[in-house]
Amino acid sequence: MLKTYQYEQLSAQDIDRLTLRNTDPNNAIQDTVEQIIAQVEQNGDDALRQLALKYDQISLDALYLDEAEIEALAATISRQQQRALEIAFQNIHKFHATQLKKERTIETMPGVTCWREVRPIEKVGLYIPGGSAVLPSTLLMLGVPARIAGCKEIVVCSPPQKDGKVNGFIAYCLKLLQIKKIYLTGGAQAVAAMAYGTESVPRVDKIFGPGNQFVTKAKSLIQSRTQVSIDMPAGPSEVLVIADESANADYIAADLLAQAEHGADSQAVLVSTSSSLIEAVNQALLLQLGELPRAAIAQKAIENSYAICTTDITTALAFSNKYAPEHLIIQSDDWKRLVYGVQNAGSVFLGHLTPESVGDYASGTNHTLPTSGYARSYSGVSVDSFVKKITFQQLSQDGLRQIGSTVEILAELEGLQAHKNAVSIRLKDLES
Ligand SMILES: NC(=O)c1ccc[n+]([C@@H]2O[C@H](COP(=O)([O-])OP(=O)(O)OC[C@H]3O[C@@H](n4cnc5c(N)ncnc54)[C@H](O)[C@@H]3O)[C@@H](O)[C@H]2O)c1
Ligand SMILES: N[C@H](CO)Cc1c[nH]c[nH+]1
Ligand SMILES: [Zn+2]
Repeated sequence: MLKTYQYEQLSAQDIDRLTLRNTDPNNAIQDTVEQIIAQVEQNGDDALRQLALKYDQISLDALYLDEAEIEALAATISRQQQRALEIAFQNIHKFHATQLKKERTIETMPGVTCWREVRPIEKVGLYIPGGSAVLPSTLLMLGVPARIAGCKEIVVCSPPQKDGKVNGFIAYCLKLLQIKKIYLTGGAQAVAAMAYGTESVPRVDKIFGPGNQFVTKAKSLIQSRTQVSIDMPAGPSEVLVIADESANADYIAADLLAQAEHGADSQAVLVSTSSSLIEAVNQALLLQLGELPRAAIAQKAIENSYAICTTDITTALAFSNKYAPEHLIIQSDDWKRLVYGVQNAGSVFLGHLTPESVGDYASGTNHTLPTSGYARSYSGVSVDSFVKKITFQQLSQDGLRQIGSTVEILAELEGLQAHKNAVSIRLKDLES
C-alpha cells in the first residue's frame, strides 16, 4: 500500500522531492483562481451566484442566512450533538484564553520607556470548508480566538448545501459564538468576496481558514495584491507519523487514514525504524480502508503517500523536520526525549494514546495549521493571529539626554540629517 523507501538509499534530491507537496506546476489552479477573483471583483454578488451554480450546483437567491434561519437550523441537532460541540467550544476556549499575556513595560535607558499594547483586528473573515466534508469544528477553531481577541466584525463564509442552507452543526456553532449571519459562498470566490467586498459580503482586514487548493491559492493571491492579509497557507491536510518498535500498527493505520479521508490530495507519511512495523501498518491499512465510507478518497491519498524506513529514530526526526508536517505524531515509548528535537511541525501528538483527531476536535489546541512545508516558518492559528501588537515609547527629559547623542551619531552615519535634527532641536531646548 504505502510505497516504501530505505532512508540510506535516498539522495538529497530524492528527499527534496519527497518533501514537496501540492505544487501547481502548470499553473492550472492559479489560472482558474485568477479568473474567479476577477469575476468577483467585477461583478460582486452576481458572480457569487454564478459561481455557486457552477461549482456547488446550487441556484441562490439570498447569499446569506440571518439570525432567525440560523436559530431554526441550530434547533435541528440532538442535545447530545449540541453537548459535544459545547465541550469542544469550552476546551478550545480554555486553551486559547491563556494566550493573551500582558507584557512588561521596560526602561531601556533611564527615562526611555517602551511597551506594547494589543489591539484586535477589527474586521476578520473566517472561511469554513464545506466541499468534500462540512467542518463545523473549523468554525470553533477560528471563531473562539476571534472572540477572545475582541474582533468587532466577524464575517463567516461557507459553501452552501444543496438546499441553499448550512447544516445544523454549523448553525449551532454560530450560536455558541454569537455570530448572527453566515454567507453562502465557498472556494476562491468566498476569499475574493471577503477581500474586495460585494453588495452582500463585507470586506475584511484579514482572512482566516483552511481549504482546498483553490481556497489556499486565492488567499495567497489576495494577500499579494490587496491590503487584506491572511493567517497562513492552510491547505490539504497532512500527517507524518514517527514510530519505533514500541508502536501499535493498528493505531498508526487509523491515524494515517484519519488525514487521508480529508481529500485525495492529503498526504499521510510513516517514518519508522522498523520494517516489520511498516509491513504490519500496510496490512492494517487494507483492513481499515475496507470499513471506511470515504474509502475511495482515503485510498487515493494513501497512493499519494509513502513510508520511509530509517536505522534510528533521530534520523526519522531529522526527516520530519525537513518535511515540516502539519501534524506530527510520535508513537514511541521514548517520546519525551524527542520533544526537544522537534523543529518544524504545526501541532504534535505524543505517545501511543494521543490520536491526531483529538486535536482536530476537542483537546483545545487549534486545528488550523500550516501545510505543504510552511510549518518551517508559520505557526497555527491562535489568539495572536487575530490581534496586532502596537509598540509605544515615551521619553522624559532625562531619557532624551541619555539617548540623544546615540541617535544623532547613528543618523549622521546613515547620512540622514533630518533624523538627527529631530533630536538636536529638542536637546537644544532642554539646554537653554
Ligand atoms: N490545514 C488545515 O488547517 C486544514 C483544516 C481543515 C481542513 N483542511 C483541508 O481543507 C480542505 C477542504 O477542502 P474541500 O474541497 O472539502 O472544501 P473547500 O470548502 O475548501 O472547497 C470547496 C469549494 O471549492 C470550490 N471548488 C471545487 N472544485 C473546484 C474547481 N474545479 N474549480 C474551482 N473551484 C472549485 C467550490 O467553490 C467549493 O465550494 C481539505 O483539503 C482539508 O484537508 C485543512
Ligand atoms: N485535520 C484537519 C486539519 O488538517 C481538521 C479537521 C476538521 N475536522 C476534522 N479534521
Ligand atoms: Zn482531520
